[in-house]
Amino acid sequence: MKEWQFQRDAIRTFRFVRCGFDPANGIARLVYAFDDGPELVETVTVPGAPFVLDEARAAAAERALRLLHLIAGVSYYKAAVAPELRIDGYAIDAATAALLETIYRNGLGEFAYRNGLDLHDRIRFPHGDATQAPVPALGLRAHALVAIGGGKDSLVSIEALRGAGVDQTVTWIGGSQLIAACAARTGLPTLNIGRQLAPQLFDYNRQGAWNGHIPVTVLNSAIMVFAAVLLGVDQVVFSNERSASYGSLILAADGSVTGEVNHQWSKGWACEQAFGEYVQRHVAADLHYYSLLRPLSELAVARQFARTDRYDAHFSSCNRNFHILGERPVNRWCGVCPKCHFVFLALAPFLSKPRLVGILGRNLLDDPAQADGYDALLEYQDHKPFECVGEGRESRAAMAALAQRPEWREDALVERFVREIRPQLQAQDLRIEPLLVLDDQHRIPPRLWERLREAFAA
Ligand SMILES: CC(=O)N[C@H]1[C@@H](OP(=O)(O)OP(=O)(O)OC[C@H]2O[C@@H](n3ccc(=O)[nH]c3=O)[C@H](O)[C@@H]2O)O[C@H](CO)[C@@H](O)[C@@H]1O[C@H](C)C(=O)N[C@@H](C)C(=O)N[C@@H](CCC(=O)O)C(=O)O
Ligand SMILES: Nc1ncnc2c1ncn2[C@@H]1O[C@H](COP(=O)(O)OP(=O)(O)OP(=O)(O)O)[C@@H](O)[C@H]1O
Repeated sequence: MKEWQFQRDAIRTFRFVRCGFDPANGIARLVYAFDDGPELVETVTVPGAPFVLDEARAAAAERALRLLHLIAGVSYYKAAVAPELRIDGYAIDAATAALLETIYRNGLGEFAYRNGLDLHDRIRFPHGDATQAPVPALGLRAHALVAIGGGKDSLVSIEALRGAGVDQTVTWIGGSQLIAACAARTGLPTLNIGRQLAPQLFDYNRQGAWNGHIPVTVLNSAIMVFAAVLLGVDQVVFSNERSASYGSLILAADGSVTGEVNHQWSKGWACEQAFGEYVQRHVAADLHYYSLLRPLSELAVARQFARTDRYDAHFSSCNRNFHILGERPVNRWCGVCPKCHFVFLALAPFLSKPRLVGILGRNLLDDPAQADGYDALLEYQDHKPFECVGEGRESRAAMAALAQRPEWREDALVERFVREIRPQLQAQDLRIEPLLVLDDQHRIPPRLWERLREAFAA
């Protein structure tokens, strides 16, 4: 028989073949296929096996596993954007289909924009007519699995939870040594969940698969929800800030806005709300998924981060550290990507200059070669980069604050801002203080928020 070949444009169907979990070794297998091609098997390994689950928890684990199977399929679906989606092993209801359509359509927004694809009417999850009744509570114990990503945001959450006396396990997915070092530095219990993508994906990429960004935060969230059920804990905490809800405005040649594309859609409020509500209604009624930093802007997070130097020699927000394949920056910060640019700028108003330059190893604001990168952050002659960076108004306000500081104002890019960009802006739009005000749109448990609000406001 002729061997199956990946031919992107000839593929008709993307199949969710089956998923399974072995409680004896903690390995979940998520299986997919294109048409009648080979099975693509992704594995997720949760430490702590063997897992002994009572009937109610085993049923919840199966529901969480299916949710993960359906969400993690996005990595493979994108390779061919097949016209038809098929779920072979089980049926889903309309609420599940609606959640998945939201996640796939929005979470692949940047992917679609960059590849010139219109996925809106293409992504339809087949579902039955029956509506699932809300699921019961499992009697989960009060404990938080807190996601750690190696950058400043999750470290702010971890320290805030520590201050509020919340029991937590610092949890990450994948084999990053940088994240492992940050996690160790917290001195808290840790959990490292293994994840292996199906190896064929990399072959398909070489054979012309569609490629681009996927909604990785909601995928990591689904992995952690699954782990929380296995471990019997009642909270999954992420550190997605308010600014993540705002995308990049796409401009036409005449400068008019033609649309918005959010690289970090799955870090945004709409995704947190939809996913968190679904988990409570369809996985376990007492499992709370929330972002502790939702009320904060990036600048407010930066201000909190500045309060301790405990992680200065360990953390990095530079995403170039996190490639599965390929090179990583030698000293944790590449110094030339949008995240390095933004984090340097966002921390500058709140950290001493020697401390900040010591962390990144150089002064990015005194390097004229970085002007284009900073222009994009400022939304000056360009759109905000497709990266996890703050809003344009935050970058402009941070730059304006530095322009007032003797230690910064003569640096090349601050001086250029004063000369070339600031004259085109309104002074009242350049104040930092309004951007530090806490928002009240979040899913943080009310009693915890009462304890944290004051610390975050100061
Ligand atoms: C590290 C990174 O930024 N990767 C993005 C990059 O991928 P690249 O090819 O340069 O390297 P790899 O990450 O090693 O990926 C290899 C291929 O595998 C695909 N893939 C990877 C993980 C996965 O879960 N599913 C996959 O299909 C990937 O597409 C590659 O073909 O560029 C890609 C295309 O734009 C991005 O998709 C890669 O982003 C990773 C999925 C990733 O983990 N990125 C995070 C560092 C990230 O962007 N985090 C955001 C959160 C945004 C969100 O939730 O949407 C953040 O920093 O806040
Ligand atoms: N490998 C991972 N495993 C688990 N959670 C992760 C992983 N990578 C990122 N996250 C989580 O995803 C969310 C978004 O990641 P993001 O990179 O914005 O945060 P960060 O690394 O804490 O800070 P920074 O924005 O400075 O990079 C955070 O809650 C982070 O903890």
